[in-house]
Amino acid sequence: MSADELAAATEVRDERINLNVTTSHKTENGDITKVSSVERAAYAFVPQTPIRSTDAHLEEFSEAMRTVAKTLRRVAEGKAAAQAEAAEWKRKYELEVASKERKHHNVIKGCSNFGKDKLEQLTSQMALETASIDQTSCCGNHGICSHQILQDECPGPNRKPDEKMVGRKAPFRLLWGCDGDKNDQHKRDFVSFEKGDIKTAERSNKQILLKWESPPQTILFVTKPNSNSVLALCAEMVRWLKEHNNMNVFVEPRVSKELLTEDSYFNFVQTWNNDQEVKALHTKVDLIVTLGGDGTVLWAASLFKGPVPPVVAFSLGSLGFMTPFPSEQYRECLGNVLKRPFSITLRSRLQCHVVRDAAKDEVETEEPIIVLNEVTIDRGMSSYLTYLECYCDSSFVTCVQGDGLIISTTSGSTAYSLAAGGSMVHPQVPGILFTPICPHSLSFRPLILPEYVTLRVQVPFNSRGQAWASFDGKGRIQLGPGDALICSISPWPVPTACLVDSTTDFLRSIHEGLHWNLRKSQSFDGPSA
Ligand SMILES: NC(=O)c1ccc[n+]([C@@H]2O[C@H](COP(=O)([O-])OP(=O)(O)OC[C@H]3O[C@@H](n4cnc5c(N)ncnc54)[C@H](O)[C@@H]3O)[C@@H](O)[C@H]2O)c1
Ligand SMILES: Nc1ncnc2c1ncn2[C@@H]1O[C@H](COP(=O)(O)OP(=O)(O)OP(=O)(O)O)[C@@H](O)[C@H]1O
Repeated sequence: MSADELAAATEVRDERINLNVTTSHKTENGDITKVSSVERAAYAFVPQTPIRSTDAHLEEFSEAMRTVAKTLRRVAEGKAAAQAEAAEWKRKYELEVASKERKHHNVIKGCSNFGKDKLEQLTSQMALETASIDQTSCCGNHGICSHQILQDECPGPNRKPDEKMVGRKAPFRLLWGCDGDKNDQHKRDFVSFEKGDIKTAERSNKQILLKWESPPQTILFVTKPNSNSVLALCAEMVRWLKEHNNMNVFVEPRVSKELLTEDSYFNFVQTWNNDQEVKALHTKVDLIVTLGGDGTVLWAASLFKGPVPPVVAFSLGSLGFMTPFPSEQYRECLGNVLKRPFSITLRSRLQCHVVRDAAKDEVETEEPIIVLNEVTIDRGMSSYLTYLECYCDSSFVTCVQGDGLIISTTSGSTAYSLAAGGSMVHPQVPGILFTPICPHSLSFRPLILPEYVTLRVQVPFNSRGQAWASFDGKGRIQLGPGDALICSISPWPVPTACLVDSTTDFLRSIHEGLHWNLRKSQSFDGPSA
């Protein structure tokens, strides 16, 4: 076939395609007859194949249209789901705002019984309090905000002025401990932009000090179980705090029973009966005292999913990395903490959510699981390697093939992560440790990621075995293929009181507790001749 004949045939075929498309609507018009003759002429030139391929082309086209329709349907469904989710978040937000407004209104209403003067006084006091948490007048004045939730409840009309109020908390301020007023380095921005040049602020000692603004009144004791010496010390300390400082004391239900069995004197000691009361503890307790080892500090922290009162940890365990206070000197130590400003370490925690494959992207529990040390994802009883896909925000990090993975806080860096080869990190360094457990790879080094990222560890569908997550060494949860664990830093750190300051305590612990880099010094026999 010549080039001209082929062009003519193609033209005829193209026309036929157009007609084929329209014929179903215009079967009776004159054009069809006219085109049929053209078709007849065309059949003389064009072999059957191109026409068949035209049909194939149409099939392809309609297949493509079906795909487009399917995609559009999916997009519409996704949009509807996103709108529903946005509406739900908006509803939650509005409920939150409404509840805050209601609370504010109730405070003013509750106090209106005192008359107009009292109300005005309260309103101006609230204005003052709001001003005091303003960045410039509170934080800017060398402090970290701590006021808002610490205000006393409005006294009821029948309450005697000196009567102890349940739920009253002692307000405190957190101050940078960098030479106090003499030094204003802490006031500067971390990064400045002077004459177009980026400059980081000079670093100085940013030890945080806690200063009570009125004396603390309520102490919670958390004690290591099954130890007579711990129980005896707890009883002695409770007695001392009541008799010398007239403190309110909370203990765990188990300890309350044990103290009452010992002596009915301990009738004044308070405890809780259900989870709701545990949740409200942070509104009543000024200070937590732990008696035990690191496990007891972890246990105390686990009672507080939200804000945590300052923790004073007395050492009654064997290692005591996070328990700097010597229990034999409890009078002196507690006397100082109750009356004077003291250094604290703000220990960040991780909040973890389990997302089941079956539940799509819904988290398993609304409340996160909070850890002070680490969350571990390991192979549990399985004899297969764990196979875990890890993402940091939306970036792929790596696949872990080995015994598992530890996602640790900096406080936990000296615990399990250390045993798996992770670095020891000062607890005030903002970061998240990513430490593999026995990776089957020669090149898998531990990582330290910034504290603002969200990590997602997923068991892929082609994983041979299950994985198990455990939280501060407790509460194992099974993760099947498609399930994921999501971790980020919790907004609620654990403020632990320091014996000296954050750095001195940390170094003392790695020296005395872990015997870090202990080696006999080389002998020196004098300079060689
Ligand atoms: N191979 C290991 O080293 C290993 C294995 C499992 C669990 N752990 C750790 O045990 C912790 C639970 O502690 P526990 O007391 O309930 O269990 P536990 O009684 O088994 O004690 C574990 C040991 O870890 C020490 N420890 C705990 N937290 C520490 C920290 N932040 N820094 C330094 N040492 C610390 C404790 O003093 C104790 O000696 C877990 O969070 C995990 O970090 C370690
Ligand atoms: N108040 C508590 N209620 C229940 N369990 C607790 C409580 N305090 C501690 N535990 C648990 O008791 C165990 C031992 O506690 P802890 O680690 O404090 O003592 P230790 O083992 O003697 O000290 P160290 O960890 O320094 O060796 C831990 O597993 C911890 O989780």
